[in-house]
Amino acid sequence: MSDAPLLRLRALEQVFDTKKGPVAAVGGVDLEVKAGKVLCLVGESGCGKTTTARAAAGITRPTAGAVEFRGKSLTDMTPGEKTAYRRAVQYIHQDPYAALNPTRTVASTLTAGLKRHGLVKNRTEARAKAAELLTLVDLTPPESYLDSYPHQLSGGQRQRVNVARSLAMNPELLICDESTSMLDVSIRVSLLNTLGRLRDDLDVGFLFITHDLAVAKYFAWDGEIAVMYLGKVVEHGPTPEVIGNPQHPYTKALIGAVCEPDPDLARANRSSEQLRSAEIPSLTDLPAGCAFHPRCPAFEPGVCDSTEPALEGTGAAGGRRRVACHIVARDQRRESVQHAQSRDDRTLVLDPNKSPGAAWSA
Ligand SMILES: Nc1ncnc2c1ncn2[C@@H]1O[C@H](COP(=O)(O)OP(=O)(O)OP(=O)(O)O)[C@@H](O)[C@H]1O
Repeated sequence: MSDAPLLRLRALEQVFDTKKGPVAAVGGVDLEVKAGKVLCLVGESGCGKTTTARAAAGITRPTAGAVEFRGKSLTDMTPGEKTAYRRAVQYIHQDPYAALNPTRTVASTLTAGLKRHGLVKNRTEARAKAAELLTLVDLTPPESYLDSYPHQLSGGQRQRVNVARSLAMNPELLICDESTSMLDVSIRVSLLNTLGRLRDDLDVGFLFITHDLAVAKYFAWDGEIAVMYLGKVVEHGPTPEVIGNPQHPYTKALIGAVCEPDPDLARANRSSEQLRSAEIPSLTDLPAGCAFHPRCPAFEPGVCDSTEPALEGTGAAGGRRRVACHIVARDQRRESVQHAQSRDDRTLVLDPNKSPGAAWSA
């Protein structure tokens, strides 16, 4: 079996033609989701999360770059492979009500796909499978829900039905686009717990989109976070590292904006990363150099506004930590030079073949 990741986005670009000019909603994104793992895509509204998710789900065709599933590009798939991909990758929308047909009962919604794909033989089997799916998403006893219509369910219950419908296809990857954001906090946590159980028990991978870092931290603690800003990934790495030791000034600002119950920590977060501007530049008129520079507290003229920083490995977290910032890259280069120099000094002092005097004079 190939060891290719479940999903790979290679230099993904999506440009929309609008009256105001081309909108580069996604400007070259490289990301991977491994089987049974979580990748959380976070960032402010309009940074390109949904556009990335829709391309990953095969709903839209990217302008450039590739979406690969198990090592195969969507554009190279045979019709049969495309059908298998559509079953293996399920997209769960933000709005649980809009995603359900109001004229269908829960049982009918859950069994439509099963019947279409010939996965059940008859009505009895379909209903039993629907009940099983409802149990998987904690809608129990299932008999209480099978004959309900969407308007008879709460927002949280509707979203669970959406998740159950996607599970009917035995997916390998769930793409959740702000799937919990319209729910009340307690219901959101409960649904996140259910999704976490599916991840652990069924080995389902997740591309999890959220603007809420607290949700990302909760759901993707064992996974990875990619922070997007104006169509690009600016920081990426294991969740505990990104949250606990953010490197990019934008990530620091996002973390500083999360409600912190400890007043001292909250003050420290606020004072350390004051943005120079609250205004997000337009995608039709992106600033030169680093797109974050007009807002960045670490901005340096002539450095940040000249060339675009690449998303570079920092060497941390076994090479899985990447940051796109000139200042971070420069500081790291300086640090490694200092580190190498202090190592040389130690070698000089401790060289067993030289007397201390010879070593010092070397
Ligand atoms: N079909 C489209 N035509 C033109 N512009 C679009 C289209 N779809 C998205 N955009 C623009 O692309 C940018 C990224 O949108 P996208 O919905 O991907 O962002 P997002 O991070 O998911 O934000 P939100 O959380 O608000 O949905 C936005 O500026 C949006 O206005």
